[in-house]
Amino acid sequence: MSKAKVAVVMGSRSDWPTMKLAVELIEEFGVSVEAKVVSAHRTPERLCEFATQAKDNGIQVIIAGAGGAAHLPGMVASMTTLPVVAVPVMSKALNGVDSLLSIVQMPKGVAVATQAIGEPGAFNAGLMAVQILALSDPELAKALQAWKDRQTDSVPVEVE
Ligand SMILES: Nc1c(C(=O)O)ncn1[C@@H]1O[C@H](COP(=O)(O)O)[C@@H](O)[C@H]1O
Repeated sequence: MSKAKVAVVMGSRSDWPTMKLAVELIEEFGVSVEAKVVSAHRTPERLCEFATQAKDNGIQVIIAGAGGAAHLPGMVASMTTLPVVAVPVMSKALNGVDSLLSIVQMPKGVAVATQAIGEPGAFNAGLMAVQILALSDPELAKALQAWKDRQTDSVPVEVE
């Protein structure tokens, strides 16, 4: 596989069952993607290294997923000009509302594109990354349009 264009980072291995939906969607479009655990809380130096070097390493879009006190997406965004798409991972105690609120309320000047809580959010984060890349890749744009057309065709009109 060629050098990754999309990086998917997550606060813990326990986020992988959710975050793998983003990776699978991106791979479906033949886009190279890398996934790893990076935590603002538990591995702050790994976070700094990743976020400050991502652009030089050829990454074009970052997807960051975390649960609970989910500071990872915002901290990544604070250290790069790359677009950061965020996934609030479902938490046990507060059903992901904690993750959502701690990701979405960014201070003015540091932008994070927050998706829905849990698996739909992870899937859509992958889709958003492909949409961003498709802006400068006509072949990918064509594949994306075909994917959307197939989705539209698969929705039945009948209720039963
Ligand atoms: N929110 C963060 C960060 C962070 O934001 O840096 N690092 C880990 N975590 C989250 O802690 C939750 C529980 O992690 P464990 O399952 O490892 O205890 C995970 O959802 C992870 O994203």
